[in-house]
Amino acid sequence: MNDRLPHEKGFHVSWDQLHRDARALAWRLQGRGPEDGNWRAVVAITRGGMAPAMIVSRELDIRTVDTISVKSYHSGGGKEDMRREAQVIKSPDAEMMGDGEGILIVDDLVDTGKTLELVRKLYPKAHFACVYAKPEGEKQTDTFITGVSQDTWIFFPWDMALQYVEPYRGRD
Ligand SMILES: O=P(O)(O)OC[C@H]1O[C@H](OP(=O)(O)OP(=O)(O)O)[C@H](O)[C@@H]1O
Ligand SMILES: Nc1nc2[nH]cnc2c(=O)[nH]1
Ligand SMILES: [Mg+2]
Repeated sequence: MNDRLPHEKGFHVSWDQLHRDARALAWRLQGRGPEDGNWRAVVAITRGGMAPAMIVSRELDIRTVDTISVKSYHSGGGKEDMRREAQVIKSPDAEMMGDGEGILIVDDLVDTGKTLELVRKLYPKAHFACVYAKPEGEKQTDTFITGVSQDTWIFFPWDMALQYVEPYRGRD
């Protein structure tokens, strides 16, 4: 949702950039799992974590991939005390997950950290990996690739389209 304004800056991520950054994440995670360096499974936090999780699981040759779906919503009365809450609406396989040991949980980004905070409570021993991280939520991740300032909104390739842009001299 783009309603957590103000976001003074925009960081526009192309497919190519996302692919490079998700590969960098895989590189960083390689050999760091608890069982001889291996991870048991990759779990994507849907929906944004799915593309990065696909790339990470491909690079690390992990065939067991599951998802957890977290829905965020606003609660509270007036605009001032609006709080962002998160709720799990689809869980991964409970037997496979256990307490999260050996599981790599992947998301595209961490912002306030609410999403990861919730998932971490459920799987405290899992490893939490994000491609992008803002300062407020950074402590919720174990590994991330690129830090982005809190007042920046990250635009992902699945939310964008190529479009015509007026030449500089054509604008008023
Ligand atoms: O750190 P937080 O403040 O919790 O924000 C981070 C979460 O917000 C976005 O997902 P969103 O809930 O918008 O859903 P989506 O992945 O389906 O787009 C993003 O993909 C992260 O999962
Ligand atoms: N696309 C996108 N989703 C978010 N959810 C929380 N923060 C962000 C952000 O910066 N970009
Ligand atoms: Mg998400």
